[in-house]
Amino acid sequence: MKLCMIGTGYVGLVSGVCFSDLGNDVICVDKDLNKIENLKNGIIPIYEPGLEELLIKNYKNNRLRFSTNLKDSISKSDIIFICVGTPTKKNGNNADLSQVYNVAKEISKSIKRFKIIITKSTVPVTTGDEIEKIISKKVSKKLFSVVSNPEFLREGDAIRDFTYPDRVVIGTHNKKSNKILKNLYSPLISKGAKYVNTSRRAAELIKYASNAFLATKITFINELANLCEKINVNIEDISIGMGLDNRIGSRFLRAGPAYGGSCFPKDTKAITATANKFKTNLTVIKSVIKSNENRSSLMLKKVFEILKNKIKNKNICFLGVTFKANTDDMRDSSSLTMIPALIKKGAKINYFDPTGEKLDFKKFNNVTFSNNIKDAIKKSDLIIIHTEWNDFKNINFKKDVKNKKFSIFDMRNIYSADKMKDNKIKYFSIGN
Ligand SMILES: NC(=O)c1ccc[n+]([C@@H]2O[C@H](COP(=O)([O-])OP(=O)(O)OC[C@H]3O[C@@H](n4cnc5c(N)ncnc54)[C@H](O)[C@@H]3O)[C@@H](O)[C@H]2O)c1
Ligand SMILES: O=c1ccn([C@@H]2O[C@H](COP(=O)(O)OP(=O)(O)O[C@H]3O[C@H](CO)[C@@H](O)[C@H](O)[C@H]3O)[C@@H](O)[C@H]2O)c(=O)[nH]1
Repeated sequence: MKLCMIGTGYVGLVSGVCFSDLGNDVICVDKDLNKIENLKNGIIPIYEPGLEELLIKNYKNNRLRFSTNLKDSISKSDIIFICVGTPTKKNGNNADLSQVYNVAKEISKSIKRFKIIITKSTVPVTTGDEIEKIISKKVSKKLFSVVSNPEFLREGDAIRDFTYPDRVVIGTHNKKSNKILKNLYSPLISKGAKYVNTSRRAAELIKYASNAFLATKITFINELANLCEKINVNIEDISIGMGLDNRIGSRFLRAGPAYGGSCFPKDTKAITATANKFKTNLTVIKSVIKSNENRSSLMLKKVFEILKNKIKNKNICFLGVTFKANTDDMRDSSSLTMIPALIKKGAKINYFDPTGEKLDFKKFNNVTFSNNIKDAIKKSDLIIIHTEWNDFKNINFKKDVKNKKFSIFDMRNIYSADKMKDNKIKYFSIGN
């Protein structure tokens, strides 16, 4: 099939590369000229393990192309995937759909033969109806079909998640589109992915419901971790004991700092905004949002306790600043809340992240970046393990930290508290 991915963010790029690897002809389009020029030279804008090799392979064999010409790319393609951003609006919780609707208007100018138009972007229920309205102002309904096909990949595991998804959700009652899309996804279905055909609105909601549920699961375990700290119980035991019940499942039960990333915070807000629009109150999700927003303050309170409220001039090292490991994405990372708050209290922050220095912190005088772990930790009073990179799992703290009175706050529980105790290191973790 000839596919066009509009938007080369995480979703457009990863799905474009993976679809081309499955044997389709793919054009990835973006309005960002610089991004497209870089992509043509094999320079990818995101850190995603395995993506560069797969991109270069498929670019060389001409199955994958990059373009800034939306009109031309649409007219050459059979299936058009809208993969642009749907961030939270500046005021309130609603998703900002301007990028999606702009693209829909552009698409409506270039349809001369039948096209399937897919929203892969995460969009609120009824967005597909709006897109259909926009396009039908210029094009006969016989010439297009608007389908919802949400994407469930995780950053850092994106290629595996795309290639071996648990399910492929196709929201359409159009038989022709359903048949074509089932065929497009048949290589993934033959590897075990379940094919779920629903109404367009149901598919739109499945995406938000899934993210909100996962965010709830994390928030649930994070709150239980707070209780564990008071009653001398280890949260890891609770996660294992609960997770072994197949009805619950062990994944997304790792306690840690506030969840972040480009999806959970914005999507939990957007689903509550949709519910408000339809006069429904999603109280569980609203309290998840609130609990997660409070979590960074709770983490800071722990830092203050560890340092006995003497924060001024303390050297605090952050190991990892991204919202999770195996990504360079800083969107809604809890470090963006914690680091400025600690500077305000007079701390000196030094950080190391395997994906390099971050623009977000350049504006602060008291934040420095070290380009290796040893340099980052050597002068620390407190080391905060903020992100669970493998690189942080075997550090010889006793040898490499020159200040002998240092403490560690392991927000990801990657070390054994008992071993730290044996080594006489002041070690604090989550829910322990
Ligand atoms: N990031 C993820 O892991 C993930 C996973 C699943 C779903 N999603 C959803 O997918 C969507 C995209 O997310 P992302 O993180 O990939 O987005 P992003 O914001 O990082 O990238 C969007 C891209 O679209 C481009 N764009 C915007 N308007 C355009 C236009 N008119 N023509 C051409 N290009 C245009 C931008 O230049 C940008 O490169 C969002 O709705 C998100 O919620 C994201
Ligand atoms: O047990 C866990 C699992 C995750 N997290 C945190 O939750 C956030 C999100 O993590 P993850 O879900 O792995 O990353 P994303 O790449 O944001 O992926 C989510 O958001 C995507 C965009 O919608 C969806 O496609 C994915 O299915 C969904 O998992 C991060 O801050 C993690 O540290 C925890 O604290 N504990």
